[in-house]
Amino acid sequence: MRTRIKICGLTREQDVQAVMASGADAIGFVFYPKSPRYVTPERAAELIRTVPPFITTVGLFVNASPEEVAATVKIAPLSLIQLHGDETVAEGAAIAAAAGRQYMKVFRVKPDTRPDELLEYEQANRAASPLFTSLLLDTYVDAYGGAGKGFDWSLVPKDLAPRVVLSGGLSVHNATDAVVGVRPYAVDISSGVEASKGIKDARKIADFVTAVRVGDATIESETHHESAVPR
Ligand SMILES: O=C(O)c1ccccc1NCC(=O)[C@H](O)[C@H](O)COP(=O)(O)O
Repeated sequence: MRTRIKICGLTREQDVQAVMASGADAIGFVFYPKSPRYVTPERAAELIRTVPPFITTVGLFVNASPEEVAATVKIAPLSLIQLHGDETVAEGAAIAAAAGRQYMKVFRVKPDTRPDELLEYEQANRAASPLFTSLLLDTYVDAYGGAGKGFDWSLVPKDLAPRVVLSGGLSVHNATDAVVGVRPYAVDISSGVEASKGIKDARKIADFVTAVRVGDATIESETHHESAVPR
């Protein structure tokens, strides 16, 4: 299956166009005021006007209230929300219900995270709301996200991988290995395709997408090879 690709932290029209040209599936807007990639809901709405159909527009929030998220989606027509803070399982469900949107919940992976913690956390979120879609795995850092730091992918359980969005320190250099090694549903990148914080680089975006597709093709050829071997 084709790995879905989200490019996060867009602030400029030309970057939205670069993502569309690359064939990626989703774009993300950061509504966390302390982020260098922060956009207002009004600015996100302007950028979303330039997005063609069938592209997922994602709003990233950190510890925002249900009211703030609901007010944001009234201004910016987001397809999906990403809760990237310390929202509890119940708070995540309440935020999504208030906004009337499906959501992803981040799990910020630490070196001592246990694989079964990830599975349990996914199950708890899934049980809490029909609007929950997937876990997004990022690396734990003191500040919140977009830090370009990776985590130990071997912590991702094999049976969870096809449902997760893998992020944290991805780049053109490790994207193929991430896809082949983890086999996630999707990958998410921000700093790895930037010229500077909040400013994307069209060449890096295109190269990242190509590296993900090389991973997909590798899996495809391995699968064909395995099924062609006589038993
Ligand atoms: O991008 C930010 O500034 C940001 C701020 C607060 C929370 C999360 C943030 N970004 C997260 C992402 O952009 C992605 O979902 C993902 O973690 C990718 O990050 P990166 O390691 O930079 O590729």
